[in-house]
Amino acid sequence: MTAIIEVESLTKRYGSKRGISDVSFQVQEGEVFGFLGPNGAGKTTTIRLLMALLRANSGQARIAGLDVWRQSVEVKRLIGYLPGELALDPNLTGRQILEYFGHLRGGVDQVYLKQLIARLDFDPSRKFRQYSSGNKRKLGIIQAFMHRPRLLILDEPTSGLDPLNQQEFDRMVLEVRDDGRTVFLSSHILTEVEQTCNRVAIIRGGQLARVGLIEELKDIKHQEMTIVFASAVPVEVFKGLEGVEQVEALADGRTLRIAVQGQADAVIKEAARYSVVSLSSHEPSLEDIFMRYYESDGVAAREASHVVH
Ligand SMILES: Nc1ncnc2c1ncn2[C@@H]1O[C@H](COP(=O)(O)OP(=O)(O)OP(=O)(O)O)[C@@H](O)[C@H]1O
Repeated sequence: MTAIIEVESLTKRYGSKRGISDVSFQVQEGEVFGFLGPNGAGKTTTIRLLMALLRANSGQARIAGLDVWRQSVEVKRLIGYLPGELALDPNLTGRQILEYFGHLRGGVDQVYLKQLIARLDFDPSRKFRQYSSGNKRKLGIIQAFMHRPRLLILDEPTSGLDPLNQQEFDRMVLEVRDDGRTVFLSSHILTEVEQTCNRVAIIRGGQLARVGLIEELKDIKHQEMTIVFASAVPVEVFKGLEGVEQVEALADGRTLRIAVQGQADAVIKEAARYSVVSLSSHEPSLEDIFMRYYESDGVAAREASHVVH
């Protein structure tokens, strides 16, 4: 495999404020690479440096062997880019905007474009200013995909999309990968990148904390489950199960709150031995994961110094 994105010691300061510091990673051609980090971590800054919308203070980045700053015109021809926020003429319709981007790219396959519009259930007849944030995201995704670029760089592509559209988006990303093309996408939600990415980099406080295969990041996967049983269950049994970090029994005696690291399999199988009234699970935000599960015992600090390539 060859690297399509090569980032070396990239640093960007905003005056005295930090943007990113000494960030290095590589993305191989044909992979779906997730760039994961809490809000303010430096994801957008990194992406804007790749797109030559910002100039680095030091370090360098290459795409397909080309310097992103000095050869930015050639680089941009290879890319479909979805910015974090789309700022477009509010009076143009979705269709006019897509036509405009299509012309810029020397024409696009109209059949593929129509398919993308249908798959995301996007109405191109409305004016940009009338679109909700979810519809703006759809328009941005369509324009990034429509010319079948060799590399897609997508800044938080699924924020604001409903679950059905998100699933369709995941399928579109996997099709791009099956086509041998590359996707680089940022997110602040672990489960979002799990569906599609084979490798992930985690950025935090402007610095790369980890780079690894998605399977290697099991330790950062946490979920908080609430299970209501028809009658009281033995709490101790749940405490000893694989992956269970904490069990809290509510005063009614039938409700358990269980914090799980990694897979919930053991908990679900044990719960199924009793009569379950309801089960809900939510994934804590990356901020919460870092604060609750790492900060207290200094694991985060150790991880920050342990970058796996
Ligand atoms: N134009 C700017 N001027 C000053 N500081 C900035 C500017 N843009 C970003 N920053 C700072 O740089 C850091 C990284 O921000 P960045 O937008 O890259 O993070 P992010 O991971 O994309 O977060 P989000 O998900 O909130 O967009 C933050 O501390 C932010 O306040």
